[in-house]
Amino acid sequence: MSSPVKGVSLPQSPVKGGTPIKVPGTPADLAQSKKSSRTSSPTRSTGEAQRFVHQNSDDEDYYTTPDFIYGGPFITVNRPSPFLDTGTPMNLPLQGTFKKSFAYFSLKDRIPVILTKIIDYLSRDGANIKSANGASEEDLNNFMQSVVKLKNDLVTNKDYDPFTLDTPNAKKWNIWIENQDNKKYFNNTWMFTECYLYRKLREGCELTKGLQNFDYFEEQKKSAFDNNVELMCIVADKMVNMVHKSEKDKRKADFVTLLKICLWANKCDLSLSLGSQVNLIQAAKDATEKLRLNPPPPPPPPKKGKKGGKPAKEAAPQAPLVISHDPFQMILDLKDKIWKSAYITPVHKKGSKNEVANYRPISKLCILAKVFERIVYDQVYAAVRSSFSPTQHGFLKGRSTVSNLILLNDYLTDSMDGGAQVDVIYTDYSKAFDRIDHNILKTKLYRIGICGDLLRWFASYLENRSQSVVVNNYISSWVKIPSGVPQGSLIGPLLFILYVNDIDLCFHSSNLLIFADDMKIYSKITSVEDMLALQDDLKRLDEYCQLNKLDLNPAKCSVITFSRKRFPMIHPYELKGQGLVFTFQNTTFKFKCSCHRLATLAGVPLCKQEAPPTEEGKEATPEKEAKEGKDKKEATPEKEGKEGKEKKEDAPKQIPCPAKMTVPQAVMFDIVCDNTGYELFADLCLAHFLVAQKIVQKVRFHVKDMPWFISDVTEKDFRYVVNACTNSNFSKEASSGATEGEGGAVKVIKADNLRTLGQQWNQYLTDGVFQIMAEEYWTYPHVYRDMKKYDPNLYRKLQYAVAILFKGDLNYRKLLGDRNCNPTTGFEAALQGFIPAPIIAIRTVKAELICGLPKGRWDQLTAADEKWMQTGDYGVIQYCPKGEALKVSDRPCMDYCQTCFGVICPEHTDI
Ligand SMILES: O=P(O)(O)OC[C@@]1(O)O[C@H](CO)[C@@H](O)[C@@H]1O
Ligand SMILES: [Mg+2]
Repeated sequence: MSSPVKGVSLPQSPVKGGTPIKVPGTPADLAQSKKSSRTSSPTRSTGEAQRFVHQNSDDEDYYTTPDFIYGGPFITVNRPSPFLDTGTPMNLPLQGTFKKSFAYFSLKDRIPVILTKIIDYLSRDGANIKSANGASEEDLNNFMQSVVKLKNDLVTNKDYDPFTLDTPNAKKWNIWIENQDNKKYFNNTWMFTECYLYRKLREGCELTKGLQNFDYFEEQKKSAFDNNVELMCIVADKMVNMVHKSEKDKRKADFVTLLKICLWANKCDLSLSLGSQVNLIQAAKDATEKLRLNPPPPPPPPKKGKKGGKPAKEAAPQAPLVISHDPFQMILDLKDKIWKSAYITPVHKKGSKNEVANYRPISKLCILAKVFERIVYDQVYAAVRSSFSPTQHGFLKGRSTVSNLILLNDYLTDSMDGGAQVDVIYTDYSKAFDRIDHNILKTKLYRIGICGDLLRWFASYLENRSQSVVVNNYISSWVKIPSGVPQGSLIGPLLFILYVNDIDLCFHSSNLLIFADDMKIYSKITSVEDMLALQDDLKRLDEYCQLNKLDLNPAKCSVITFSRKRFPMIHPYELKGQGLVFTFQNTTFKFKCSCHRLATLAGVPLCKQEAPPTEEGKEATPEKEAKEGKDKKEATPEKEGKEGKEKKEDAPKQIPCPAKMTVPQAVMFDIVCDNTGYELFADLCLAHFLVAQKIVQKVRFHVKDMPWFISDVTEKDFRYVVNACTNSNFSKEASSGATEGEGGAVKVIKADNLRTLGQQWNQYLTDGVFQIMAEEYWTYPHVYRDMKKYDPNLYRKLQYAVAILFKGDLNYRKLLGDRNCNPTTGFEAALQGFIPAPIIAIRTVKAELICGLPKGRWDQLTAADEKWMQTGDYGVIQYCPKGEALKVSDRPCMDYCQTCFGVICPEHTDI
């Protein structure tokens, strides 16, 4: 057994004969202890190697003089880490051994107070607790004793006790304890110890018969709700105007407002206040007053740049809120995810399967977006149909590959009947759809009469699109698409044919037939001049392509000469300076023909792989053509063979288990919740806004599976808050106007809109639009970068979200690995690879770690108040837009189907 740590004051044994006890650490005691124990800020400001020497005689047992390089690793000491009279050095975990850190103060003074309050509550309200839970006196005493022991073990810095429970969860904890290098409360990472304490607290109940479901923080959480109901009514009134379809600018303003509401709601954490109620209106006034009395110093004057160099950048403006990313961009990114994101299915065309260029990228778009496209499409199509070039046969009503071929067929037969030769140039573009230049397209749309709002709509349709490629079991990360129109959409093909609608102008002497992007340029050849004239047209086509940023691929363009003569005239046609492949009287000729009559006329054998009969007479619908079109266009035998095969493959397939699918079926936004009461209310408002504005379709709320850090939300708390909103009768007269209470008009604050919100949220819960998930990972001590290792299923579930919002300080600590990283480290780097999906973190600062600050800001704020990171008066909203590519593996999906789709997959019913 280790000896008590000197320098850590031991509180008196708290319980004497079960009578109510005096709680050490009353506000006055705390104020006293704050003064004595935290006099200087954490170690950050020098960059030199430092030597920490023993300064405090209390620390004799642990006297040592460890050397470590600033920002570098500790030199391992065999004895337990010494208590050092310093703040947390940079890059090290927050830990109770740094005596000037908030971690030390929390373990020494704050958490004992929290535990003492539980003991106090059990003594004071024992009778009620027993009857409400059907528990016995013995249950109560056993639990109380466990809390007393926990507190004593903490303040005497013992080793963690293993769990006595025999559940899988407790077993995991025991393995974790076993693997800790340092099992002492103060010597291990602060967050580990805190999580252990809250888990061990729970075990005290689990080991009883009657207190299995007892939540020792429930009363405090309910009071926390009541305390801020007035504020909820005010926010609910504002929400009324936020949930209806709104203009871009208003949506932006509303979104930012809601983010800020969510941020400052994180002040309602009862852990920082040691269980005392937090009234946010009062807290805001106090914080403002504090800032007024003790403002941060003015920013340093801009440094002069080097001689002749650029002037140094101006110091960043001061503000208690650091927003690392434009919030409106965040919302746009999210919204575009639903409307403008496509999962690309690469469809093999021909040639090597290892060659990316041999695949056609077909976009699978959101069904809502397609419905919307259909509405716009029908109207635009009707308005522009008279402008379509008669040479185009793709994607147009009444035209098809058949109408295209018939025209060529007639021309060929007429010409050949008259004894003439016909040269046909078949062209091929590289990535025609993907190269469409948006600016040129907009100009062309304008020229055909699309202007004003409609033109702006098309501009918006084109910009900010993103795509991700799904291949087998892999899904790539999202990339922005700077050009092109989506293949697989309705509007994309329409835009494409409008883009090339003026191509006819290139052809002065020859004829043209187009199907989508494939052209046949043909001419009757009776003389050399005819061939030269055709070549001139090809030259003009070349220039047109350059101007319009289209790329013809001469290697895939070819010439066919149709003639009955044994020795027809031959001309070396060129495109982009390259000679084209000429096909006549060679064996490949038969593969270019799908027409009996032509083959017969040309004296070649009939094509064996005849295409399946086309449904002549049936109108080609744009959707159908968009889907099948490109494969259907020039019916070459290779293609026809492939089509036949694809038709077979079209046979109804068994729908795979949704958990095995790579493409999520709904746009889900995840909130990893923190505190209940007003903070949860704010989260619900944000979620409601995102759903109502159709930015996302579902919101998954991740809550705790046990009472946690006093005010963290459990499923029970979640339902309590939603029902308490639904049933609230709050009403209060409040004076409005500059001088509160003096002469201002009297206004009644009522819960009408709050009740409506509550009803809607209950409905969302019933419909599965809001889902509550209580994964046990959130109450393990693991930092989030280790989630993949410890809970790959949860990591995978998170990967299906369009973004994950992590709320609060503890989540932030877990995101950053509870390490005191350099405050200017970027948010993405600080996440250390934990990017299951784009991550947003919203947190009021209540622990000494932060990232993403502009250079100099940390020093500036610390100069004004060295404890600024402990108060919750400052906040950050940070965003990492990256998300790891989703990979489907063999891991069991467990409740994935249910939580995401509300269906039970037959494959997983037995899990
Ligand atoms: O996660 P939350 O609710 O924002 O804050 C939890 C919290 O109060 O608990 C820890 C101290 O015990 C601090 O890191 C943090 O301030
Ligand atoms: Mg909390």
